[in-house]
Amino acid sequence: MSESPVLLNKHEVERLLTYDDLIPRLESVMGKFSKRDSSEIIQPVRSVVPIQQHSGFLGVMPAYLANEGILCTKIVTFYQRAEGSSLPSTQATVLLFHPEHGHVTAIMDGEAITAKRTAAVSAISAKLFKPALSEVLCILGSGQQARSHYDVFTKLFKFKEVTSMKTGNTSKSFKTCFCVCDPVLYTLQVRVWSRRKEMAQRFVNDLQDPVTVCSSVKEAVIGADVIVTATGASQPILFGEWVKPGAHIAAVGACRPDWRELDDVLMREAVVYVDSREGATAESGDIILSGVCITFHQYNIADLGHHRHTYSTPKSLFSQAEVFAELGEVLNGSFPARREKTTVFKSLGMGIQDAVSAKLVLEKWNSEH
Ligand SMILES: NC(=O)C1=CN([C@@H]2O[C@H](COP(=O)(O)OP(=O)(O)OC[C@H]3O[C@@H](n4cnc5c(N)ncnc54)[C@H](O)[C@@H]3O)[C@@H](O)[C@H]2O)C=CC1
Ligand SMILES: O=C(O)C1=NCCCC1
Repeated sequence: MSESPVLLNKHEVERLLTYDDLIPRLESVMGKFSKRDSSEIIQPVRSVVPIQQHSGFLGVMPAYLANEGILCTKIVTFYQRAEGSSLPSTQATVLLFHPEHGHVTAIMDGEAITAKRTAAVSAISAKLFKPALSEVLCILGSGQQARSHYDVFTKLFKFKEVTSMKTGNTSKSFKTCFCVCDPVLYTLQVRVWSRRKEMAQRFVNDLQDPVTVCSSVKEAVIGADVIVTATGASQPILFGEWVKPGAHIAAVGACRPDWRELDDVLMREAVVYVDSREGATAESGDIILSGVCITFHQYNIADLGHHRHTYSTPKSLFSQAEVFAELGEVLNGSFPARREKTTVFKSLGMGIQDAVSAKLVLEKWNSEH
């Protein structure tokens, strides 16, 4: 007879799951996933059921990590909520199973896991792809993901340490310059934009550190080194023409094939990384729709002195934005991190991320009981 499953609520999961524990586990599992060894990791693309009458979706995200003995599924619902709704737009439950016997060992809140593991993965992307000197972080959105991204990004990248080189006297005998090195600490500047300014203001009021509330996306992103897009938008809100060359964008929203946060220019000019190629191909409107830009050149045959019909010939046909690599392919050394370029990390979320997070939570809980 199997024991009753451990039940953990949001408060407990939040307390037990730390970014310090989570980040190395996520790096390791994403690197392994990208090797596509099905004897080690199985994670199908999530199944999604649309709940059309209520502008919502139900997703099921199973994963099996054979070597780590983790069998898990997350069940998640996500809704397009009216601004200011008191209901969370993303809600989830995570189930851990005994891989050998098949019974459920733990049932835990998945909201905290979703918030923290998504932000942690974006932070890993920023570690790899953000410009070496990154001073300005911009967050678009003011919901759950915006908050978890703020927490982990300011924790990891709060200060950048640069060594300033002061030229000293030239020594005549050696004919060389010597330099005095001063460590200089810069504070990361953070900007936030939300559809309604009072929502951004409310977000900022909860924080300890000063954060600038911006009135428009353009104002928020111009000059930013790192941009997080964490909105429920279904049309592009971030335009390539505003983005500083070399900036890194962690794009977290737009998880449906017909939703977008980023425009064609940005998608085509940036080097695009994803969490999973299969997931991106099936679910990312930012990728799928980036190629559907056809301009027609019209001419009237009457101009040629015959019938009055309008004919069209395609003038420009763009192909879809290309996925350069998975984050895991960079982590496992198969692909380079092209830090010198403008980079987009398109995140959709993966069952393996939930699985290692849930296992960490259960391990911590077991160590306390
Ligand atoms: N990549 C991943 O692994 C995950 C992605 N998500 C996605 O991230 C996004 C944010 O999720 P949460 O923070 O949980 O949601 P939330 O509801 O807490 O916050 C959503 C934010 O988006 C803004 N927003 C909504 N519609 C908008 C529009 N049309 N234009 C501009 N802003 C708009 C809201 O004002 C709010 O600030 C959602 O799209 C969600 O589906 C959520 C979980 C995991
Ligand atoms: O990975 C997840 O969990 C989610 N991804 C996109 C939509 C909401 C949940």
